[in-house]
Amino acid sequence: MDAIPTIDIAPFLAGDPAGRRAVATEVAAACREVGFLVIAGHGIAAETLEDTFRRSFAFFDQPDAVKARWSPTGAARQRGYHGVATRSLAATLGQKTPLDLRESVFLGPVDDHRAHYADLPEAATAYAPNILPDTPPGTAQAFTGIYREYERLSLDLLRIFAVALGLPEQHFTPLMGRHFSILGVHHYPALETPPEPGQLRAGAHTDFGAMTILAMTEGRGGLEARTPDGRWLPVLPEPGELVVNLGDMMQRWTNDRWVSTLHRVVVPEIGDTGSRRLSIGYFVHPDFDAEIRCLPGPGEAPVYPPTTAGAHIAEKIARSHKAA
Ligand SMILES: O=C(O)CCC(=O)C(=O)O
Ligand SMILES: [Fe+2]
Repeated sequence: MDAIPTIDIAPFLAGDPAGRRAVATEVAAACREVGFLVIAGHGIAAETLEDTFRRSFAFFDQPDAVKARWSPTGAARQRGYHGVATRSLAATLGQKTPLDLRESVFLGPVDDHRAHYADLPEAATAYAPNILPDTPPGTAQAFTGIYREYERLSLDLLRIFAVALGLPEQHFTPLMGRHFSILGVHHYPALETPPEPGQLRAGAHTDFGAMTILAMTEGRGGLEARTPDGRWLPVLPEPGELVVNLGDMMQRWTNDRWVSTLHRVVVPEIGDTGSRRLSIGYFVHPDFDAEIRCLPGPGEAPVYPPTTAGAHIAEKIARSHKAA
């Protein structure tokens, strides 16, 4: 693996049979070998991404006291605003590292599924109400708008994944009606003072869910993915393109046929004013009670027992707390 492949998925979305086969074949190879791909032709307008970046910068440019108004107070942590150096992604893998040099806003599902899961107390934080920042005005709309765009794209990508795995195209679709996917809007400010030893913008980690969709601006000090032979490869989408990477849930689901790859966001030079950066990620988590049963390849035995999307994510979060 020497580069992250770029795949235009438009021929699949257009429905032409030869195009569909070609896209599914390329996606299958990338998911097996790299676990990371860059996609074009995904149907989210470049102007929409640009507008969301502009509004995100405007949100993070506000004084800390204003942003702190949108901090979570309840049990659900993946909601609202979190300041710079308050969390560590590497802690999710048991690493004791300094806190990540980024600030974030998290959104959960825009649709309200609380009534459906009323009898399942362990689902409560997954479906907790959102904290939608609305300073400057229009921020909430921009964040829910991009959530909806990603939501549509994630369903399209799961159809491509199903075909790539040799399954019926709609295999994953019925498991997504009450998904609890998380949007993370992350701002990586330029560095003014030296980081602590080992401190990164985002420590090395794998993502938890089925897949992650990422939009990013072009600041220096960016995303890197680790190759099987231990090198760190920069992930550099062109403007308008998106990055897609697999999470641990998809590796488990595919019986380890597809890989959830370690990645990190490195620190730029101190004082490099061109290093301010945004990324907007969407972490795909199917319905809380969706069964995640291994899909072994021909002749393979299942490596893991069946679980549910909710139990899988809860276990990952519990492990990250044990490590912290
Ligand atoms: O900012 C990025 O490019 C990636 C961030 C990331 O890997 C994450 O939030 O899980
Ligand atoms: Fe990640």
